[in-house]
Amino acid sequence: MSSHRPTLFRSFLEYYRPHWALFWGDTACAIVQAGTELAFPVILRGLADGLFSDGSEAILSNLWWICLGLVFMYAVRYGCRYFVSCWGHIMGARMESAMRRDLFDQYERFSFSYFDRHNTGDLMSRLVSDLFDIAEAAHHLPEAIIVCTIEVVGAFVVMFLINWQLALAMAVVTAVLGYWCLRVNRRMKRIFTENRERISDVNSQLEDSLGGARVVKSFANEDLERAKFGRSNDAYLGSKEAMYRAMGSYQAAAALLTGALYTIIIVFGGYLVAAGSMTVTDLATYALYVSLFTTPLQTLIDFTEMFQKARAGFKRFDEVLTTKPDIADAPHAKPLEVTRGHVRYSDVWFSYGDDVQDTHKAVLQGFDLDIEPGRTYALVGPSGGGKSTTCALLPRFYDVDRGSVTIDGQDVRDVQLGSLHRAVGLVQQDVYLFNGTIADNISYGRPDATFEEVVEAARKANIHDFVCGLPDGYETEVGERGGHLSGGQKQRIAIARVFLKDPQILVLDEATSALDNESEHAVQESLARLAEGRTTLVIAHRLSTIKDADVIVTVDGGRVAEVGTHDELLARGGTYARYYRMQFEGDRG
Ligand SMILES: Nc1ncnc2c1ncn2[C@@H]1O[C@H](COP(=O)(O)OP(=O)(O)OP(=O)(O)O)[C@@H](O)[C@H]1O
Repeated sequence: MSSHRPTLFRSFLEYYRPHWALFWGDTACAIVQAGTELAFPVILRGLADGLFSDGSEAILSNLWWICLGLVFMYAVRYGCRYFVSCWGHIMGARMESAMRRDLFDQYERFSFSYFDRHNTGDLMSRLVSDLFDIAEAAHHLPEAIIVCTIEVVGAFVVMFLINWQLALAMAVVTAVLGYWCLRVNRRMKRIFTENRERISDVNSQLEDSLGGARVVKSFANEDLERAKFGRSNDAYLGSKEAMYRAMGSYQAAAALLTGALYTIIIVFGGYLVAAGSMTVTDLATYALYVSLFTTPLQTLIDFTEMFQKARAGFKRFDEVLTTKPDIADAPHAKPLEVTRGHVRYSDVWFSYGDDVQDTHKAVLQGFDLDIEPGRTYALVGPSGGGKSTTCALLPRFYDVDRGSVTIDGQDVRDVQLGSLHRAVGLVQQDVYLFNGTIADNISYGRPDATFEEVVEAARKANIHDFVCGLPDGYETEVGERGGHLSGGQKQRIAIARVFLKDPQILVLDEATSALDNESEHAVQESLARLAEGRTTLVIAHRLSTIKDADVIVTVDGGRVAEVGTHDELLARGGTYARYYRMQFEGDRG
């Protein structure tokens, strides 16, 4: 824990680097401001002393100078105040924005397995609410520490010079309460971290309940969701209450400090004046300095809360940033060069999660397959047999545990990920459309495509006529996740996207499974056109859709069980033949 702290602090400091001019400008202005605050009671004291010793004439003759001095001091203070509150805040906001950008960049670097392990709500929480307090802390903390320290030390020195006995008594009380504050502060650190985790749970729960609203409604499970949300909301409330209890003790201690210091001034100071070891003017000046002493002290105490909140958020931010992406370009990775589109799985072993050592639990157990260029290979077999996993290893969404996957002789782990992803096109059962228009969604396949190219891709995907029939045509909004469109329409937009991307290798993972017969026919036609001339891997449960594939591969228990054409496999009378007969009879029945 303690070894982590300097790293956390150093990585926080790194964000000041691009703003050093603003940082020092802000700090300098804050120091000047503090200096003018400190000088004010001294000026008043000088005036009062002058008034009592030299009489009002001396004051009147210097009034212009006094007035000019005060105006100058206030003008400087105004300028500094403006700089601190405007540019200081802007610097904080820029740092927060840079952190948010870095976090998002890091999310984009992570592989599928990271997202398998982390909840979207938690990731969003780190991106949005965790960084919320950072901007304020980044701007105010250094300034507060420098200025308040100057003010507290400065005020104490002046008080010490006026009367050292009184100053010493105050120092003892401050030290005792300061120690107590430090102890509460340690408790606050834990409470604020806990608070961040609870709000993240609320976000995760919200993401689940709202994202799955259709499922919730269809199962009439609103009460269940309410109860689940209620639990995380109550836990959050509990952590907030604990936070306010700690903050309450903290604030009360600060108020107690101020009260204790004033009591000392009145009682002990009154005694010293009565005893003749202090003048009334000194006591009055002293009283002014006490507020100069306690106000920054109170500010430092308030900022400790702010620091702990920001620290809790930054710690969670830093946790993500220091996580190494498990799938990244190898140091000397070269761009993938697809010459023919020859794909080869050689003795591939693969497990999700931490089961790598346990080969019996492996999802793929020595999967071996040679996929000839330009041909269509269909993977069939029992559910959970490892078909989708096989396909996910090709674009390196996960890395194999043993063996290799190669494209034209190049191991997918040795090539640049960007080039690999450009070469492999994917159409899945769950189509994800982004908020925006149909044109936006198609051109997602190649953002620099012209409108004519988008239309051409839509034509090939059998969706152009449908789009033209819409009042806004290609400018029609698809709604959240394509909610305004049918399953078949969404699927054809996804296919148009891949047409535009024009990859040499294609993976169709149950692309038509969720469609009715009529939509399936239209989608099937466009898929067949898409597959022309490309090496294609198809997964389909309805065997009628793949019986014309060049090669059919039966996958069972993470291994290749049979390989052949539809007729060959039927004639062999094995797993495929049994499957086919079952479906054929099921369809007739
Ligand atoms: N992201 C994941 N994390 C952990 N385990 C997974 C993950 N995805 C799949 N699995 C497991 O891996 C095994 C193979 O799953 P896979 O989806 O590859 O099979 P499949 O043959 O495509 O099945 P289906 O035909 O039902 O889609 C299953 O036991 C499944 O539970």
